[in-house]
Amino acid sequence: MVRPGRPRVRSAPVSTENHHRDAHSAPPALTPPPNALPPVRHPDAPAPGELLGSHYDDCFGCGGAQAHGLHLEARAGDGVTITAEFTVQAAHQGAPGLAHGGVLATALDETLGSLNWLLRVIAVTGRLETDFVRPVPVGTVLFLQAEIVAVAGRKIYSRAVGRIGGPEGPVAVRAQALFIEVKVEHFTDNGRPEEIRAAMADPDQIRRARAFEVNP
Ligand SMILES: CCCCCCCCCCCCCCCC(=O)SCCNC(=O)CCNC(=O)[C@H](O)C(C)(C)COP(=O)(O)OP(=O)(O)OC[C@H]1O[C@@H](n2cnc3c(N)ncnc32)[C@H](O)[C@@H]1OP(=O)(O)O
Repeated sequence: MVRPGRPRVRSAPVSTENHHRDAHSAPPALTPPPNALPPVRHPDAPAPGELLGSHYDDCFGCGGAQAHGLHLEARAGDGVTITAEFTVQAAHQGAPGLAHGGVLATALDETLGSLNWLLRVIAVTGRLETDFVRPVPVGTVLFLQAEIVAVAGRKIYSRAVGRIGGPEGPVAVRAQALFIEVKVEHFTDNGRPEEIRAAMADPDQIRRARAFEVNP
């Protein structure tokens, strides 16, 4: 009980903005500005139905060399859309028998990042907002669908949904994201030198990096 004369401690007002958003509206930083344009699929983008393959063998999201990674497989869709799948393993748990939320966010991030292949643009995640809708048990195949909504200069606005079991399964996670286009130097200037040296010495890695670039 608060005694008279004592200053009352009040909690700050809680914004209800996010609770009232539907699946298709976005908070300000994730809302494309009025000058944003629809995304344009690059003519050399992988054909609809084609598997994209890993962009880096040691990537936690898609690389084959990460024992406990997600081994997420992304496939080009029509337009600037993508689908992807990953199976939740015991190594991905947070609570007993359930996927860790950060792992699910990683799956969304990886799928959204793969979308940029279709533009042939190198981009990194600037902002990722995730809604966790229902728990995801170990053993689940999470089926992800993602699309680029708009592009404004270097800013790429995208969204994704993850469903349990397949394309018609119940929605488990949703995300909206802002990716920012960067040059290859983003990686070569900032990555740990030993991994950068190894990547630069690997012709397959260089080929994959070039596949992202509009002007390799
Ligand atoms: C040998 C080598 C091989 C290489 C092979 C490559 C392979 C290709 C790998 C891909 C990998 C994918 C993997 C999955 C996707 C990740 O997980 S990527 C990893 C996670 N993300 C990061 O590490 C990014 C860290 N952040 C940064 O480096 C910098 O903040 C950024 C994002 C590059 C932006 O910095 P910047 O270039 O200086 O740009 P800046 O001027 O600050 O911002 C540009 C615009 O974006 C807006 N913006 C920037 N950040 C934000 C934000 N957080 N919220 C809202 N707006 C923002 C700014 O307001 C600005 O807007 P305008 O003023 O133009 O309207």
